Amino acid sequence: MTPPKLSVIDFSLKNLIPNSSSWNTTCSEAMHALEEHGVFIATYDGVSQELDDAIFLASRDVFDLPTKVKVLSTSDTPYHAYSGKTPIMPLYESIGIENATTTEGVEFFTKLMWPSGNENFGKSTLMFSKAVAELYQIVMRMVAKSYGIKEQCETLLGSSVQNLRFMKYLCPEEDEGNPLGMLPHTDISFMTILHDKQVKGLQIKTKEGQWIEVDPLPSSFIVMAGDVCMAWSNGRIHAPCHRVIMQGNQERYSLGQFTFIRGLDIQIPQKLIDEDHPPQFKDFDHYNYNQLKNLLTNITHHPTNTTHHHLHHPSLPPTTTHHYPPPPPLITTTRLHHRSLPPATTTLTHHSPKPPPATPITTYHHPTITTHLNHPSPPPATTTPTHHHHPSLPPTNTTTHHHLPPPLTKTTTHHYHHHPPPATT
Ligand SMILES: O=C(O)CCC(=O)C(=O)O
Ligand SMILES: [Fe+2]
Repeated sequence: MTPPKLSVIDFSLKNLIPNSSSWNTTCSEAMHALEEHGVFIATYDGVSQELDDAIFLASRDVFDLPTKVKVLSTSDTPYHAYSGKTPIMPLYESIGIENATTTEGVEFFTKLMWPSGNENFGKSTLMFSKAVAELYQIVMRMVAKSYGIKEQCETLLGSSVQNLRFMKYLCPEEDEGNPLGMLPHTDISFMTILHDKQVKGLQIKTKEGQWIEVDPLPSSFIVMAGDVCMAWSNGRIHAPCHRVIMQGNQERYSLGQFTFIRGLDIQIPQKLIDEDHPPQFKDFDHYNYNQLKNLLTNITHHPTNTTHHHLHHPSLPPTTTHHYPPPPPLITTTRLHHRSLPPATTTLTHHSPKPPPATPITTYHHPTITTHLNHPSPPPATTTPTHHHHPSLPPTNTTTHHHLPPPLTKTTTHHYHHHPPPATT
């Protein structure tokens, strides 16, 4: 089966006058891509070549700092701190700026890294982050138009916080050669926009389980829905699993702008709920670590994820289960198929504590998360997942990855039911 190509959609600003015919065409292409693949490539001219060069210089500048400086970038928010190389992902390193579209956010980070200042770094990151946020807003206004939920989208936009993350991947050692840059995962963001310095590596998994290699094009920005967007859209928008496999002998620099929703509960718009689309997710707070942990604990396995037509790189473990962010200690290996969930009022029985024998769970912890595993008051694990460290990953029999699950209200150890739809006022 030839894997499909990702849609490349023209987001040149001149074509995007709201409600013009080119805006409408772009809108339907983008929506189709988000619903089918959860991702598309936007060719976007909001970042000039000069700014593009400057932002990758800024990236080099920050990675060239001594580790003892980079580790100063800590965060109270899970998944936001500096992440150095780990045994699981030895090629990968990343560091991020919270609230990167604000002068305060950028200044705070810049001063932390360069107490005596770094004007160029500050200028280019702020400009880049704002330009990428504009692309996010354009996309969200298309989502708004398409679903008829303008007001809800504007509220979301008002509560959107942009975290800009610099990422660097080393080349694998010549002989040892494990090319794994980043484990397969879905993003915990609302939306992610990725941009790389035209070195291949990113791969996206289709709903059918095929891996698509993303060809880096100049001016291309990969717009990808995160788990939280999938939940918010009541499952209409797909959050794709993706990974990074290093090829060739060039280091890879990429940038990810991760949108989080702050100060507003994530709530499915009423328009996206009807008889045929009962609510699959209850309201939750994107920044509430415990709520997120619960969501991740009640893991959903998308039916397509349990089929295994993955084109694995030979040196990758053939079969694994990943969480990004890594889950809290699993209570059980709950297996609920969110697409086929019965209406919200129905009580579901999950298969735990007797999971199907053919799907053993192996959990990896993404490096950005390891710093957060000691987050205060993690719930005690009743069943601890098995953690394996590359390069000694044992083979397992299945490949499964986890999406943000339908936030089901746990009623008893073995029964879940959906939270009722939010009351209309
Ligand atoms: O480097 C990339 O292209 C992808 C990074 C990514 O998926 C992530 O940070 O969540
Ligand atoms: Fe990602």
